[in-house]
Amino acid sequence: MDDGMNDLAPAVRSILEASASRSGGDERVDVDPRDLEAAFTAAEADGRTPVIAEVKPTSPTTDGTRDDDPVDLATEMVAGGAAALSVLTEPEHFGGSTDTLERVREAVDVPVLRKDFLLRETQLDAVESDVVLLIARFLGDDLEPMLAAARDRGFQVLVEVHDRAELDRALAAGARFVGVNNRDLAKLEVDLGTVEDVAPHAPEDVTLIAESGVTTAADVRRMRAAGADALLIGSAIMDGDVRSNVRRFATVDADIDDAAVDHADATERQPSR
Ligand SMILES: O=C(O)c1ccccc1NCC(=O)[C@H](O)[C@H](O)COP(=O)(O)O
Repeated sequence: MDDGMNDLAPAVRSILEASASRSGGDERVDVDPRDLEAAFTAAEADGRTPVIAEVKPTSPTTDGTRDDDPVDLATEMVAGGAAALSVLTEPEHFGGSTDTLERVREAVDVPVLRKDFLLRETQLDAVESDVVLLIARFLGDDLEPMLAAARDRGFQVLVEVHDRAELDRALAAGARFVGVNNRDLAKLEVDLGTVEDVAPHAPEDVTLIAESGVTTAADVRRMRAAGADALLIGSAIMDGDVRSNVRRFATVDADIDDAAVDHADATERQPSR
């Protein structure tokens, strides 16, 4: 972990302490991944906004726990039009497990992201998934070797950032999928302006995913107009009927063209370097 850990919200410190003490897998995994970019392209071709729907039973900022079978939730999310799924594997604070991820991945045919707070290479071996999340803030100088270690195992990697400096580190490490998290992990406050601030600095050839805090169709349009290629949505999908919630978010694209034109000057992504 890097030195900026002192300003973190207590819940996030607790998540990281738990992760630091969690063991990894016994054997190195070798993943044959489902193509995340192709899943986004297929969704777009089908007129759907690319949505990564998150199976998130609970979290430090959620009241209560959703006890439905995660496999049922996952299949409903795909039926609603999710291009991909995210499954929490963090057990203590999010009610996730590697077993849940395995069962979900077996039950669906879309790419599945492993959502966790990985700090060490062996933790990559705890379970196979199509994509793993690496959080730039928590990995510090270990980001680049962790990204290489994940790719060596066959994973696609989503590198999560929250500001311009982290974006630059992610790009320097070679990230091709970048998630801009609207949730500030120091204060656990959500501000959709984060994607609007960071996205214009991402090269066009990077696939940009807006993470956290999306609750309405207007939020989806706002994130798309800011330059997000896809959205990762958890709480707002888990609250109620997950199939219709995903459908609501995945079918707003028909209306975004006007908004995109309005915001084009302010949000133009950079040509590839
Ligand atoms: O969601 C939380 O409460 C949380 C607390 C502390 C660290 C991370 C947290 N969330 C991780 C995530 O990245 C979100 O689950 C994901 O982006 C979806 O966010 P949302 O749509 O706002 O549920």
